[in-house]
Amino acid sequence: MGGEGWMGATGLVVEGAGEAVDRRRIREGTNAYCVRSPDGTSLQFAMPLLVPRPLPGGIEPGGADGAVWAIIEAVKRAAGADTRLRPLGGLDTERPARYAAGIEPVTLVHSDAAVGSDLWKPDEENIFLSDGLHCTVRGAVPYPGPPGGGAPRTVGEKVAALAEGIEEVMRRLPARDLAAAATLSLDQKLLRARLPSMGLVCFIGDGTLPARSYTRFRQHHRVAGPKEGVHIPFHCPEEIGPTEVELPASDRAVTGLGIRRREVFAVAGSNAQGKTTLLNAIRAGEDDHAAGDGRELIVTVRGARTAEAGGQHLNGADVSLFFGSLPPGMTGTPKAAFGQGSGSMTMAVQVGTAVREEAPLLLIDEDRAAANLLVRSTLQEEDVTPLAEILAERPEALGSTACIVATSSLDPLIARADRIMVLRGHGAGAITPAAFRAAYLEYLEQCARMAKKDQEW
Ligand SMILES: Nc1ncnc2c1ncn2[C@@H]1O[C@H](COP(=O)(O)OP(=O)(O)OP(=O)(O)O)[C@@H](O)[C@H]1O
Repeated sequence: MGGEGWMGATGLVVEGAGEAVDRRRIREGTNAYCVRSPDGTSLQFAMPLLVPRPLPGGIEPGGADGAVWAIIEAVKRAAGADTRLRPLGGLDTERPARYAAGIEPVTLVHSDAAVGSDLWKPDEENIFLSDGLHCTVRGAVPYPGPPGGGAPRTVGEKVAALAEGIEEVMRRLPARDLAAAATLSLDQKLLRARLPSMGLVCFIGDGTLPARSYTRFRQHHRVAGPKEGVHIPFHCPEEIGPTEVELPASDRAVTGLGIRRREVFAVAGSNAQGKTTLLNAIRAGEDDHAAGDGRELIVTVRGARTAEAGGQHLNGADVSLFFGSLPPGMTGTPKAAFGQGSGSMTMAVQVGTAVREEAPLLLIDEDRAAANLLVRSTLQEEDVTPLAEILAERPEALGSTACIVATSSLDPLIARADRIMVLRGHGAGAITPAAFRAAYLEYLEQCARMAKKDQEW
């Protein structure tokens, strides 16, 4: 970094920017740098700023990240029309598409997961403290020439102007908008903290829009924005027992689906009905979302795990929940297996670890699972007990972990669920476990009749 000596000139830029730079938070090369772009036409920079404007009165500090989000997004929206803010998207450079991440809209307010780290959003670099808004700006300006001469001062002045532009956007933003964004964020945090005392691990509010639209900069579902076009909102079916919860900060009640501690919950339905989408949204419920994201009323306790087929090397891994003995090629015992794990063994390790470590929630999606760890096949050896049989014979084996399985074809597993939600046309319906088992039995009898017929031929 620092081609043409620009790295060493960061200090000169800081000088040129005057009071705007948050000098105490400078981490040279990480959040403070100037570097010439590979094609030589622009200068990319990052700089921590302090905008000494306090959070308006009446805003709960616990939801301050929501207010930071509202400010950042307002700044991004203003960037096109305000010359001071244009460097954020490199809008005056020859290749603005390269820097567009700086003004890409984001609806994620907080995530513990490392998603969207190249996007501008509330995080430890963009935060309200008692002395004002601390934010790290990244952007690009047309290459001003080598660091000798007045170029650093020019860039420094642009950084100072940026801070001024941000301050002005903050000043113009109605305090009630900041308060609403903060309250929404706080609602999600407080509800998440309350879920365990309500016996829940997840709440999916009615009206939730779970599907995502992916962009060049938002390729992961946790940071992606809502699907555009037809988007069917989630509504908890009556038959499944909607729950009402209080949103603590805004003091209003909302209804939706509560996933209970220890329960096995099936998200069933035919192909492409939205099962994976809903599972992803449940996982994303560990994050806090802004208004318009569509997932602001999905709240999941932290620590959910997923289990999927893999192929990892096992080094003393415990697969004993499913395997009574080890297949050829592996050494050790089911409680401490060594060797290259198969798809199902890797998944067995993940399920076993989640249960042993008392993860509150385990998510299993048929699309990514080892089916032979979930249901039995005719050829399966007795030494493997698939999940459907574990749930039938000793459901306590999952301990305190709730389990959500998304599946359309694994009937024996759906039959073991405590509650079964059925997605149709992206909308939620339900079937009682008793009705499902009766339909499944009928199907098995029909299969048996057909098999007998085949034998008679
Ligand atoms: N509520 C919704 N409203 C509109 N579109 C949706 C909704 N939920 C999901 N979709 C869209 O439907 C498509 C299929 O969704 P998804 O992959 O989640 O289905 P699935 O049931 O898991 O499919 P499969 O069984 O084939 O794995 C995706 O394009 C997704 O964006």
